[in-house]
Amino acid sequence: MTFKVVISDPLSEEGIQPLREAENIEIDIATDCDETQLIERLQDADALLVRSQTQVTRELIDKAPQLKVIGRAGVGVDNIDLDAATERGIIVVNAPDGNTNSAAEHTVAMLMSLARNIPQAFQSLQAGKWDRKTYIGVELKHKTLGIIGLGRIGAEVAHRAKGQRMNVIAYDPFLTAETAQKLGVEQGTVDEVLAKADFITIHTPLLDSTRNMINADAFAKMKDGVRIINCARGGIIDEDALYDAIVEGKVAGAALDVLSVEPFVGHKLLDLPQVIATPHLGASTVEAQESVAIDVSMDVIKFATDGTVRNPVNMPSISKRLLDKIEPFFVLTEKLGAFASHLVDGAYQQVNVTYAGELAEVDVRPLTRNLMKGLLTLNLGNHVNDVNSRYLSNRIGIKIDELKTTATKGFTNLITVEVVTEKGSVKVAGTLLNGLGPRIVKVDDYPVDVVPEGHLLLINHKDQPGAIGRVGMHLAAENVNIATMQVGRSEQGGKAIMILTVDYEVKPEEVEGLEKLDNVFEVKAINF
Ligand SMILES: NC(=O)C1=CN([C@@H]2O[C@H](COP(=O)(O)OP(=O)(O)OC[C@H]3O[C@@H](n4cnc5c(N)ncnc54)[C@H](O)[C@@H]3O)[C@@H](O)[C@H]2O)C=CC1
Ligand SMILES: O=C(O)C(=O)COP(=O)(O)O
Repeated sequence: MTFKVVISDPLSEEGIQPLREAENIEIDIATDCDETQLIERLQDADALLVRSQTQVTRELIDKAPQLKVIGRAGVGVDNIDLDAATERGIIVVNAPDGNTNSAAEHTVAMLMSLARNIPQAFQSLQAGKWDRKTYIGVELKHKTLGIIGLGRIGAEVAHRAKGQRMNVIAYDPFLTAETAQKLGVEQGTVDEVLAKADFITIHTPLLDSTRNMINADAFAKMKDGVRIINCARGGIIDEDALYDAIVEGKVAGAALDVLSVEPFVGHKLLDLPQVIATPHLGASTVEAQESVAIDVSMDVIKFATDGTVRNPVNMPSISKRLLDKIEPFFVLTEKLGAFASHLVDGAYQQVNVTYAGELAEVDVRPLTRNLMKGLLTLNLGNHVNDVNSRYLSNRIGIKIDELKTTATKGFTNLITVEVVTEKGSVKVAGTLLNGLGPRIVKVDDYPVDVVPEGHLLLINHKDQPGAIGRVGMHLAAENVNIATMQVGRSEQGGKAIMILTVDYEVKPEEVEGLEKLDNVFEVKAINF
């Protein structure tokens, strides 16, 4: 089957070459489409690749029925409705590293242009003036650069500012004293950065917590004559407040690559002589564009090939080291979840997953997401996947607990899922046998040894002579062939369990027939 990739923003031709060369991938370049035309092109699309222009709204996502992956050839994903994508189980990937250098270099270019009024001076020259007075600048040497957001780009800007012999003070909630020391920057609070800096540059994502963070209050805390650079996202600076601060003389100048609404032609800030601006060019270099397009293309190919990605945005990424350890268990967790889903009655309230043995040492969250996928699919259908299983669980109100223990009860690894519903609870344990694959080894208190494959019948009955025979006779009469059979009991003459593997899916009426047999309490048909 062909995997269709729609590209709705201009991507580097060299960068998408891997997609062009990949087998079974078809590319549809839809860069000149309006929203209605794009929706049409998305009808049979498996993937959508964008930069910052295309607004990937909930509506667009809802109207793309086959969409499985959205690739952002760049960093910021504020143009993508991540909640809508997650709810649909669509994985969003980005290219976080490919444009770091270009964005940092652009920031430095803006910093220097701002300090020396280069764009304004050139404009005046073009207007036929030789004006050497108006455009007197300021030096960077020994000035303080305040950096808000010391992630990938912020850190690169810090390195370059040190090269200009600037002092750097930075605030980032994740900045440790050790990293600050390594980078040679002073660590400060936001207020300290605002108060000490001669130049302030922003490098945070646009989030609810950063929207308008540079507002009138923040300007009031800054030095008189401060200069501001924003090559991150429009919306982080309150544009009206910036306008006022410039007009009032508080802010000496601003260099903006981004504004809250783009394209921003005709914006009132552009009328101010203290403002210089570029049309969102931070990542626009040949090198960055090739790099980010290659990164998302490779992730789309990986997704189309094995369903995994390297740079997920709407679920935690898994390091290669972790993946090597947990990958073999995915087949077990999904089957454990599916197995348990057939046994429980009533609405799920709580799911406790216990990881024992070698798994107690690692991050098991990806396994739990996968187990929840198995558990929810029976009732929610196969749109449940590892991306949305946590979201769907939260929405339903299922509380999930992960526990770890070194007590393995003789297994090298053991995963036990307990599902608590309003009507009771069920517990299923499974292990991965080296070379033999997954096994269910316990159902409630009954030790069993079941390969979770094909068609299973799980029969709760009373441990009485004849019960097994009656089940066998009944199935024979219905022409259902038994391939394997397991029997477990808690005590002699007490409650017992039979797990049969049969050759074909058992029909509901056949299940009902079995339930009418003497000493048979409950029968569940499980199909893998
Ligand atoms: N103008 C352009 O063309 C480009 C813009 N960008 C934008 O630059 C920004 C930074 O990108 P990266 O450095 O790659 O991201 P990053 O994720 O490496 O760094 C962002 C940093 O901001 C910090 N942060 C979050 N909230 C904060 C807050 N309230 N105060 C201070 N720090 C906070 C985070 O802890 C993180 O360290 C993003 O908004 C991205 O979209 C990125 C590339 C090109
Ligand atoms: O990567 C980012 O966050 C950017 O802002 C770059 O945007 P662009 O891909 O150039 O539209």
